[in-house]
Amino acid sequence: MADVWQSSMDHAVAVARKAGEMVRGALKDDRTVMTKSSAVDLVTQTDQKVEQLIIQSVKEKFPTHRFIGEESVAAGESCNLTDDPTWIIDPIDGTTNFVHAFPFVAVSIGFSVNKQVEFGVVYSCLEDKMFTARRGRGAFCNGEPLQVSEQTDALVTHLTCVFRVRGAGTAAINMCLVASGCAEAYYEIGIHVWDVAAGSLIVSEAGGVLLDVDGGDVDLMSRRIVAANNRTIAERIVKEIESFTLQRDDAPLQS
Ligand SMILES: O=P(O)(O)O[C@H]1[C@H](O)[C@@H](O)[C@H](O)[C@@H](O)[C@@H]1O
Ligand SMILES: [Mg+2]
Repeated sequence: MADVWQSSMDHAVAVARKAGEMVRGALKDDRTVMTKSSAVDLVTQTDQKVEQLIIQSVKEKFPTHRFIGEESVAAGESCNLTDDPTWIIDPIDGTTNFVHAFPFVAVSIGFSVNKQVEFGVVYSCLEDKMFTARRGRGAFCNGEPLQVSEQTDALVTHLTCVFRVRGAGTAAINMCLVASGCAEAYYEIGIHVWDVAAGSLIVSEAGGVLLDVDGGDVDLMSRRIVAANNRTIAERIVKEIESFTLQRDDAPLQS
């Protein structure tokens, strides 16, 4: 990656930390659910405030950059990735955790150019862990290099009856667990681009493998992903799970 994106990445780390402070503060006194479109799809005022904080602060510094943010898309903005520099933001990944004070909540910021993720930042707010990756330059947690595990006996961070299962309740942290070598794999159908844009780069830069649930190349707009420490485990998951297709994140808006 050309060094030209370093200042954007530094800004992403700084604003993710600030956003994390806001999330930690709100955990004490502002976890009220505003809308609930399903049992798991919750929105709080804090989701919206944190997204605004991030977008405003990035706009001031990088006025030409574009945004795809979970709450902005929920409010009707389009979710199309162009070749322009684009910040892909999940202000609170793990909103259900946040509402229950279950202590795994992340701010996730991916940054893409020419439809390729150039850097990813996941701040696990309560653990105070800042996960970062730049394309071609490795993945880190609080500055320490990350490496996926060499285990062949898989611990998986999502539902399956074949593997041992753990789940943090946030896609971003689940992926950082794979990148950190604490779990061998994560898969999910139903996530959105803002859940996985940053985490996917963190996994691949830590030496992991990303696949679509049908075994092809991962497509961040397709709402499905397998992330694993190696190809053998990724392909085993592909074989074991029953895949299905959901409406893509970049599907044309219904009029
Ligand atoms: O908390 P969110 O940003 O809504 O993301 C959730 C996602 O909605 C849910 O489908 C997944 O199971 C979680 O892992 C996400 O992180
Ligand atoms: Mg999310």
